[in-house]
Amino acid sequence: MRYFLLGLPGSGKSYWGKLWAENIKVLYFDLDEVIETNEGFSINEIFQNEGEEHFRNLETFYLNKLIDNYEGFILSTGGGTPCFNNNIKLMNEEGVSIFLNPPIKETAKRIWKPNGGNKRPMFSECNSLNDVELILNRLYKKRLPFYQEANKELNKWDENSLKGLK
Ligand SMILES: Nc1ncnc2c1ncn2[C@@H]1O[C@H](COP(=O)(O)OP(=O)(O)O)[C@@H](O)[C@H]1O
Ligand SMILES: O=C(O)C1=C[C@@H](OP(=O)(O)O)[C@@H](O)[C@H](O)C1
Ligand SMILES: [Mg+2]
Repeated sequence: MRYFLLGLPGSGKSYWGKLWAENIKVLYFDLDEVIETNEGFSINEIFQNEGEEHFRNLETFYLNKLIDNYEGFILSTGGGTPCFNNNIKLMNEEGVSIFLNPPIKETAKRIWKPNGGNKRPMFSECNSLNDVELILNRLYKKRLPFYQEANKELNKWDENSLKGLK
């Protein structure tokens, strides 16, 4: 089975994806890492040098490539992956998509880094925790219709949550 983890930046897709993959013994990929490794640039560099549209095309390209090459894995997608190029439809056809939906206040605290230390391009202009929360709320409103197309939604979870879904 292919599992696709969806949700806002900071919702825990990368953190939990890795842990769950070890737990149920399947391959693990993080779409951002796949892009960085194959392209030889960081996500930030790709956004800065080539722009968001190019990054979205890379996301779709590597998503398709992983699906073509592997029958079973957990994939932590990027926060925007399901919202572009009909990627949500593809993921729902090719596996199980799971929306990680923790409270935004928690998510904001996790990704807030002072002194411009935030590696996520969507938050590079943030000067306070409040700025992060504002952007997350804006993204949530825009992206919820896509996230809600996921096959499953988790509001609370732990190490064993994916075992229950198998
Ligand atoms: N349930 C959790 N409790 C505490 N910290 C968490 C939890 N989930 C994720 N984190 C931490 O929050 C940060 C963002 O999580 P991450 O998995 O990178 O989010 P995403 O990939 O969805 O953007 C990471 O530093 C991660 O270790
Ligand atoms: O929400 C987004 O548009 C993005 C989220 C990031 O991934 P995470 O959700 O893992 O932070 C990464 O793909 C890129 O910075 C764009
Ligand atoms: Mg991530």
